[in-house]
Amino acid sequence: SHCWGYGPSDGPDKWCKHFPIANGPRQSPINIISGQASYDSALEPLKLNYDPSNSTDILNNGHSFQVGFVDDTDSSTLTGGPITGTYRLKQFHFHWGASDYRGSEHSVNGIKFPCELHLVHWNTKYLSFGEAASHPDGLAVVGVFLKIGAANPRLQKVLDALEAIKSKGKQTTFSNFDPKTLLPDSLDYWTYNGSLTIPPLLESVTWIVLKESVSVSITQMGKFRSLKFSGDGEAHCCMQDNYRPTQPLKGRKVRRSFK
Ligand SMILES: COc1ccc2c(ccc[n+]2C(=O)c2ccc(S(N)(=O)=O)cc2)c1
Ligand SMILES: [Zn+2]
Repeated sequence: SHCWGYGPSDGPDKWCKHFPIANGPRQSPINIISGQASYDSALEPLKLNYDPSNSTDILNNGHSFQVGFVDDTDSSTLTGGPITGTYRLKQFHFHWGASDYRGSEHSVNGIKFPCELHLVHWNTKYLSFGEAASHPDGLAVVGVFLKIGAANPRLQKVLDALEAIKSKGKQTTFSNFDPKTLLPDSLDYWTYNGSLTIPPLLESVTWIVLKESVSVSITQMGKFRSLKFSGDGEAHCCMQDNYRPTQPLKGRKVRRSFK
């Protein structure tokens, strides 16, 4: 696949060369202006039912790291919220910055967070993630902001596993992890129609961004930044600032599930 990244020569401003949809009508991420998000009483509560035994591996894919899940049955699903039907969890991953003042993909009233978690789900009306990713209602991603504060014990198992996947292409087993433990107490959310935030930038994502953040300490942020974009034997390139800047709303409405 086309090589793309987050650097000056292959970063988000260059993606449109190979992926013209980068300038499309429903691109992500966006800046969420809370005062302009309209409350929709028809929005249902989010229902996240995850089976920890479905987690399989943790992988440095050269642009982030992701924890993969077995998705051949409805054992780890997202239902309710703004979506209809059942979406299966495929993986979760993060985006983060080189400093604590940037790193999240979405922002709220112009405020960026140091890190953002994405839980990626695909609509089971399609046969696979790859198939679902090419349909406007194919994917649903839950976004969670991480805010600098006390060390988050729920993150520790993930961060400890990073030792084994420092460079691009490294993968190791990662079992019995319940991603529900990474979520905040409140599941209040904003929702809008958007896209993948990495190439191929497909406009197939119903975004569900939680209003409440979870904590991450400065030391824990250092663990994220100790990963490498580069593979073994390549010039060391720290994995940081792996976020896409916010994109134009182009008339889209952002709804909120809370008063
Ligand atoms: C065919 O195999 C795959 C598998 C996964 C692919 C992918 C292409 C793009 C993104 N992914 C993702 O998993 C992916 C990456 C990022 C995001 S994001 N940042 O949540 O929009 C969502 C989904 C292709
Ligand atoms: Zn993401």
